Amino acid sequence: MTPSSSSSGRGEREMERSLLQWRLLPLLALIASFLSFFFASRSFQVTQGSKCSLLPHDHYWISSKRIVTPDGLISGSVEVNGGVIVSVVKEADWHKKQRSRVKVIDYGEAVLMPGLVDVHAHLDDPGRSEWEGFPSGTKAAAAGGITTLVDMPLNSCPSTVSPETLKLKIEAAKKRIHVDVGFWGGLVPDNALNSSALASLLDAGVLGLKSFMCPSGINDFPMTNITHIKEGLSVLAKYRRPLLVHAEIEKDSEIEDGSDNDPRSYLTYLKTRPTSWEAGAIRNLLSVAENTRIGGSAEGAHVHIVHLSDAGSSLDLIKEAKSKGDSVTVETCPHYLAFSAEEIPEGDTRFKCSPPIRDAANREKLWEAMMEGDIDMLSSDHSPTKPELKLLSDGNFLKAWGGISSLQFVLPVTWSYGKKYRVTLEQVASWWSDRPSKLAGLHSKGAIAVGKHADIVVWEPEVEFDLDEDHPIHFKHPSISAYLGRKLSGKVVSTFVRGNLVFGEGKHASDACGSLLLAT
Ligand SMILES: NC(=O)NC(NC(N)=O)C(=O)[O-]
Ligand SMILES: [Zn+2]
Ligand SMILES: [Zn+2]
Repeated sequence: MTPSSSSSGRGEREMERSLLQWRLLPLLALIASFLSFFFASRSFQVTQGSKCSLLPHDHYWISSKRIVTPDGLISGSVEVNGGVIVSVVKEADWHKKQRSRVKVIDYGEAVLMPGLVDVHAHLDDPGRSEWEGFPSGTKAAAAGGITTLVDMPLNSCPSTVSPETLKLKIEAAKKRIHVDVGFWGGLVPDNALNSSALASLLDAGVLGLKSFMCPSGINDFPMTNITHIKEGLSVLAKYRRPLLVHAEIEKDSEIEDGSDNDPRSYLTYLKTRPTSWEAGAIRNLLSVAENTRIGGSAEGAHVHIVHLSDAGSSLDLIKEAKSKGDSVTVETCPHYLAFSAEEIPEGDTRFKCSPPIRDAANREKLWEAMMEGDIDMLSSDHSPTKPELKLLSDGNFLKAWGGISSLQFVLPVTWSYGKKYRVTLEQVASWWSDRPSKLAGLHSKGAIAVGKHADIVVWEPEVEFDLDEDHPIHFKHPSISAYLGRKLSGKVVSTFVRGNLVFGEGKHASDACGSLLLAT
């Protein structure tokens, strides 16, 4: 019996064990499903197959010891989810629980700043893409920490002056932009006195209008007079959008006929566009800008003076208009802050632009105005052309095409030349992100703050580099850039556009996934 009983005992034990296994099965399944959920949630919401970003995550934290926020510089972390900033936390308040589930990218001492918003760039596409084009221009922007760019209505062909021509821009930009891009429309004699034509251009989505008070050099972009501008402002008032103005007005040249001024000397060119051209245009412009005051006939419209060069009477006029309550702002560009007329080499037409770069004393006053807050913001005025038109071998300043190529370098240039004046990171963010985003009505841009687009530049202000032939430059014609050969400080490490890492470690994401920014 014993053996049989023992055999039956063994059978019972086996039965018990298998019953136990069956009973354990649901528990095991529960544990298995818990584990798989845990690991899935730790897989950082991987964005499958996206080529828009060098980072395979949609939800992540970025940490740094130096984050520029509207409340000042903090050490902490920024949480990005679905392209938007969902939290900004100081280091001391950043709990383990918050970071356990998602990827953390720690940038250490590198600075996290809102991406730059460049409200003045000519990408020349469609029609003159041999000058620049959306792909190369926006790649250069991304490599330079610019996350939003507003394209000028001229130098492309045709100019952006109607809903139809805006449509051509939109078509040319689609799937070819590496950062977000909006458009200014042109205020030209053809549409300026026709309020329904202007309304249809604004309805089509331009962020505002741009006009010239002197010849633009582009045939289908003629200059406007003060009546055109006044009428334009009354339409813009209804849309609460700005008018950007190239403020120079042709007056008698200071070069007398028959004088033997050398066209290869920059000073000769300077004399052809004296400060009185800028001051004259600004005085004229401000005579109608006063309508933008509260209670004025163009209340709601705004006048923005582009690329101010003259820090003398032109700036005084602007300050006075502001003090009276006119809705007026002004930008200058890095080249006016970096260069001076005295140092421009003979025949070096890379430095030709309008208005011209003035003397070192004027540059000093421009910096003063930046530091005092009298100049509101910066823009690149990246205005390239094909090298042939710069007439580099001839060096004739009077005949060469005007415009400076700078798009990729504006951040290090601002920082490098601003050091002497003790420019702060907060000022750089104000000049390059906060103020320009407000000008363009892009309220989801311009700050590292909850609810804003995750448009972020990570950069190392202390890192120096030589802008020589070995430096990778992404805009189309590096040879015409006046910055070549300079030593700069401030290296862009990473650029995020709506949470996509579009540029990092010297590489771009393979797909161009920038968004078009159309006003509604
Ligand atoms: N047609 C242009 O691109 N003009 C530009 N040229 C410069 N700035 O030299 C400008 O913004 O005025
Ligand atoms: Zn201009
Ligand atoms: Zn321009």
